[in-house]
Amino acid sequence: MPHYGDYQNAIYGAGLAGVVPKVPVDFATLEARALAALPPSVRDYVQGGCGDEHTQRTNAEAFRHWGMTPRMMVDCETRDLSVRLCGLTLPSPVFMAPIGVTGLCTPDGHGDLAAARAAAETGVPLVASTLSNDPLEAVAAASGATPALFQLYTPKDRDLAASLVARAEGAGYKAIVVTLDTWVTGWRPRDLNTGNFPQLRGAVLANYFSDPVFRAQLAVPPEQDPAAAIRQWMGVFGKVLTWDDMPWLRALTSLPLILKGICHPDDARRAIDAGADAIYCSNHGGRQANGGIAAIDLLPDIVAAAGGTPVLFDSGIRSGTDVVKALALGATAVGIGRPYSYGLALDGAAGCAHVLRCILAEADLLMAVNGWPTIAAVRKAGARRLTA
Ligand SMILES: Cc1cc2nc3c(=O)[nH]c(=O)nc-3n(C[C@H](O)[C@H](O)[C@H](O)COP(=O)(O)O)c2cc1C
Ligand SMILES: O=C(O)C(=O)c1ccccc1
Repeated sequence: MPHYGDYQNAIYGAGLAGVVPKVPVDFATLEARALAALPPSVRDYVQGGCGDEHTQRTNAEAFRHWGMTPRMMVDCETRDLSVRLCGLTLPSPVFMAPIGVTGLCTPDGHGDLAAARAAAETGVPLVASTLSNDPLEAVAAASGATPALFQLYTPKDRDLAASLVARAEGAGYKAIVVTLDTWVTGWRPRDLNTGNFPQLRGAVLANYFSDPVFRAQLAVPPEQDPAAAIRQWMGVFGKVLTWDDMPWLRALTSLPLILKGICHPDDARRAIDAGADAIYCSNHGGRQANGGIAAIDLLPDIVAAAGGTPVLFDSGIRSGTDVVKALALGATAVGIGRPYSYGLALDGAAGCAHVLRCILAEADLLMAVNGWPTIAAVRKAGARRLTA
């Protein structure tokens, strides 16, 4: 069983030898350093959100109105952070949320491979984005023994969707995560004001560019005319999914199907009735709809509606403490988003692994101090809503 809290000792030990961490251990310092290191257009793309970014800010701030109470005299010398999810036994409840064009975060353009290497090193699964800069087969291979999940942005073209899913199955992904909230991008003033669309301009959308169905739609291969390939991609991206598409989606794969972007309990119930194996409660980190409710405040009702079906959660997780709070409120597994891309920006795969290890160490130590030796104990203890 991994002892995640030992990472603290490793950092102290290095400190005694005069070595300070290359990448900060807390989110505020990490973000400030990463933003200073990234090119401005990439900074706005990664850090930015929708409208005046109120939903994005409240996602993180809302964790503060949930509180947890420690219990004493419990043997917590060893902790078991493992969870079961869709037939997998994971060493911890933490995973990396899908981040498109992650290659922008590393100077070599292969941020997806770097994130996958961090997954291999830490055992933290990567949910690989459809819009990766590296082909999904290479991302799966770089994940090593750590299971990888594939996030599907459903293209309008059903054959293309089927091809992407078949490739993901062939590459050994363990589940398909269908993102429901981004068939069109939300109103993102930072990108609009600067005319910066690093995610589109010159991007290598490796999964499309390497796909036989997509390539057959092009007059010349993407290698010869990447701009034309991007134009074609913009034309096929973003199928508007409705509940009528669920039988088709369900029939696309025999892998577990997870629906990402569920915010309403009725949608959670409907997804489960329609055959989803798990629900993924997320508001896309406030990048899609502004004027919403902090995702962590939506979670308890989603968990209640899911009635025992696993609930993945992301949006606003900045620390190990946030991870534990989300588990206490009923999440089965908790997704890290922006923080790991900042780790990639500062030190590639090693920086990403460091960010994940810090989050896991903080979560593990909090469980130790609070008297919760297992995730089941965290859930049983719960968190209390404080008055605002
Ligand atoms: C730069 C960036 C790109 C993203 N790309 C994707 C994507 O390709 N697919 C997807 O389902 N979600 C995508 N997301 C949303 C994340 O999976 C996750 O829901 C979000 O980052 C959670 O918010 P947080 O990072 O503030 O915690 C992206 C988020 C960011 C920050
Ligand atoms: O930016 C995002 O959040 C996202 O999901 C996306 C959408 C289109 C292209 C790249 C990323």
